[in-house]
Amino acid sequence: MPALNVPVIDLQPWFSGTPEGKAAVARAVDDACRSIGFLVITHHQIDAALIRRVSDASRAFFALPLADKRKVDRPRDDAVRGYSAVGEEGLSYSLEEAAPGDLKESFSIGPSGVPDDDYHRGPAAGAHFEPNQWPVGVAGFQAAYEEYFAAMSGLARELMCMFAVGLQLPETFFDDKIDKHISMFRVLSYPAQTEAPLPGQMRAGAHSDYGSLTVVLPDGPGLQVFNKAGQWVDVPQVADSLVVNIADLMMQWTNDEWVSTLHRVVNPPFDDSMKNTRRQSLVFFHQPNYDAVIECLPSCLAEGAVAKYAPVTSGDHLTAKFVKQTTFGGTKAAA
Ligand SMILES: O=C(O)CCC(=O)C(=O)O
Ligand SMILES: [Fe+2]
Repeated sequence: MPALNVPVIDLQPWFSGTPEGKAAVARAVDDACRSIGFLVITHHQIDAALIRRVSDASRAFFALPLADKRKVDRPRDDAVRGYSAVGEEGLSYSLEEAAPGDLKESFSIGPSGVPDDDYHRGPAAGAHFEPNQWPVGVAGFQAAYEEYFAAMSGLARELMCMFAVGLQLPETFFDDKIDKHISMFRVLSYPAQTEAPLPGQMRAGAHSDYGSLTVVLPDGPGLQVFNKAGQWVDVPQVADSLVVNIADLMMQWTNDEWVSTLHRVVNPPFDDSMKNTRRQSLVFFHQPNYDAVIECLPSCLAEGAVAKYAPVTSGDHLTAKFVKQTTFGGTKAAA
């Protein structure tokens, strides 16, 4: 019977470094990725002061007048850099369902400080290393965002090492596929709701994420996961934890052995002013190097089984998701 709730996994034994401790964490992570595709991690080693700085800078940014936020509006559909206003995105568009726009606004960045070489600036790089946009007038914003992006890159690398061990691969198997990753860091602001949502409208509609893994830091309730029994279950709220989920590319890499699970962010109760409050989440979408080839991992092909997917690069996989979303949704693409 697969797990029907999101497990909480303490990463301390992994970081302590004993072979038994690391193996036990990798087993628990593998189990979670197979059964529900989500896990809550504790002792993740992300500095609490850094989390506070990013959270505070984000609160200050989203409190600016709309006209100021619009000065760093996302430039184009294929360049996820900058601000996106309430209702401009509907995550469920990626599932080919028409639904009203999500009740959230966001600010996104990609990698910064990358070398000025052909790999990063040449035609093959497309928009993956497009420069970031930075708001003016919010003290410490850029530094906090860049440091958090770097911290998340380090954590994602550790998680990919746990994934490798859990999948019976050498611990460093993924290293050369993620050393120039094209991840995105996005802060989401879900305003307190002053009008009742439209039918079917949510803070974030049901969707799965695109890349290898996502690390989420929510500041309140609302995130729900669709489990294998067909129930929506709340992600547990645990102090000083982070939520990790695997995403579509990882599911494809494992030949569907691991699951990229539908999730959503539900509305607060409209008529309870104590609970109808603003919500903010820090979300890091990890995506391997644009030229990393995603083809069925050797340990995921059982004797006599066939790979379900043709090999594809990480960059093409991501671009295909954006195309699908903009074509169907007729809106700015989302995560
Ligand atoms: O805000 C959250 O808790 C999750 C948001 C999410 O799932 C996404 O942006 O992909
Ligand atoms: Fe998501």
